[in-house]
Amino acid sequence: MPEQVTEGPAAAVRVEGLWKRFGEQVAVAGVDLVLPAGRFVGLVGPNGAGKTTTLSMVTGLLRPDGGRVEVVGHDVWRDPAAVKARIGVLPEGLRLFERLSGRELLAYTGRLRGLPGDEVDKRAAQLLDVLDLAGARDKLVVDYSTGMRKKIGLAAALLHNPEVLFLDEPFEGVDPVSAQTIRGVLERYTGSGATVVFSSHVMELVESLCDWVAVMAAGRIRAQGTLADVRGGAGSLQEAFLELVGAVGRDTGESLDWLGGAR
Ligand SMILES: Nc1ncnc2c1ncn2[C@@H]1O[C@H](COP(=O)(O)OP(=O)(O)OP(=O)(O)O)[C@@H](O)[C@H]1O
Repeated sequence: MPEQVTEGPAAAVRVEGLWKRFGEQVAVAGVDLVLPAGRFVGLVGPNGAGKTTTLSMVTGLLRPDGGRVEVVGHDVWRDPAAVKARIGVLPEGLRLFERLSGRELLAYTGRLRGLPGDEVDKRAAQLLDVLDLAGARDKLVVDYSTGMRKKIGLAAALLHNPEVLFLDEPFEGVDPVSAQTIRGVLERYTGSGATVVFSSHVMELVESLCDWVAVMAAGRIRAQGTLADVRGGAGSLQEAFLELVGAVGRDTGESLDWLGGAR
């Protein structure tokens, strides 16, 4: 029996009829989503499916051509300040203040969020420690590696203890040890009732982390629900995904008969 999350305040995110077009290209073609609060939600889809465009519109970074988005009961485009106070965002290709050190970046972010200075210092020190960035706290962000940038971006997104955290490909470029740390932080966060929404291509990761999944392809939602519902009768999320996005039976390189070895 699919879980009902269409009524009441239990939805962290509610999206209705969302559209976005870039010139001729329709990136998001009428997306409806209801993401329940307190879950670890995975948004998955092939390259170009519209995941980043959808997350950008849901978090108030990109204006939709049509449709509505509500986050924790507030309309993202009518009441942006209320939404932005309650969410944390780690966008794709995050632009950070590069000429600040990690510690300064968190201090600045905390003050922008209106937190008292001593509270910012305390939280920043703890986050730097947990994310294994304490040794790099005085290094300029411009000199951080890709994985370190993800981690400092995550720390900045968590600093004000948001109700919903949106992460675009949070594990890309992150080593397995850091991935495990990030995972622990996020599991603790959702365990306390907060919501994580993240996009990823890595099905095994989504399968092991998420309890709620939305599958997107060609600008539309192909399936959404609990992991078990979306996986259905398939052996794994990967198999269900390939079926849902219509990739089963596709040429996987057989036509490249000129490629490789002996001639
Ligand atoms: N600023 C833009 N201008 C023009 N086209 C865009 C723009 N942003 C996205 N698109 C197009 O919209 C479609 C959806 O892109 P989007 O980045 O949302 O997909 P995605 O699911 O996040 O892909 P990936 O997994 O590869 O990051 C693609 O066809 C892309 O080329």
